[in-house]
Amino acid sequence: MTDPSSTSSPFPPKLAPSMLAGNHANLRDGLEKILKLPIEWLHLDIMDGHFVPNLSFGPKTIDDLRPIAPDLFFDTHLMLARPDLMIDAFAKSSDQITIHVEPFYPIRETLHAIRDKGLKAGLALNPGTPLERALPFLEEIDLLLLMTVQPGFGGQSFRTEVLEKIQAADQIRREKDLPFRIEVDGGVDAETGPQCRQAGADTFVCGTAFFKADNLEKFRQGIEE
Ligand SMILES: O=C(CO)[C@@H](O)[C@H](O)COP(=O)(O)O
Repeated sequence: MTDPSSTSSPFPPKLAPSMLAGNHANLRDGLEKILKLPIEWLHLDIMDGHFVPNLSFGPKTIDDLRPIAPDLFFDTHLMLARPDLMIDAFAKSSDQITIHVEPFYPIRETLHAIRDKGLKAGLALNPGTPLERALPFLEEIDLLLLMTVQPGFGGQSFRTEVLEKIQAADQIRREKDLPFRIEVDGGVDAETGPQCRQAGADTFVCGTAFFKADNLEKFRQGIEE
């Protein structure tokens, strides 16, 4: 059993349910389940069919969800080959926008563009991308997203090898005293979430496990408390 008090993150843990795992013909229903609980974050996965081999939803969907949940922190994850071209479109209804380090585009300028709009900026790494790729940007981000599955689809198995990367990121965060959250995303559930927390993560995206849970409040407590 993991001892949550041993985590070294300076941030309180946050569960970020992923709308990707909700019923896309009735996203309001999924959102209302979340709104019944003391949950503060909502994760919104945006896919372009290029950077990842799948499509999800676009800015209008997020704009339409916003009035239903005006107080939730909208954590928008852009899995796009050219996220720099879509910041304006997603800024209106997001509180944070996370972009990937892997595609070729002006990463630093895009992080600045996100912050210039008054939003928090995140940077994401695929499971196989070394942490070193993020190092030049750590002073310019509010969140480091370490994917624990290959992005594109919900319902995949958690990749335990990413735990070492979480520990390494947490160590760098402490050594440099940098105030970025460490978020994990993919296959996160009641068992793997505490393992990530033990490694130093503080922000937990849960799609499949959240929406499948028999008791959502118990699930939330298992991740956040
Ligand atoms: O970004 C992604 C998938 O690319 C994730 O946010 C998934 O939606 C996580 O889903 P589960 O693994 O929890 O089902």
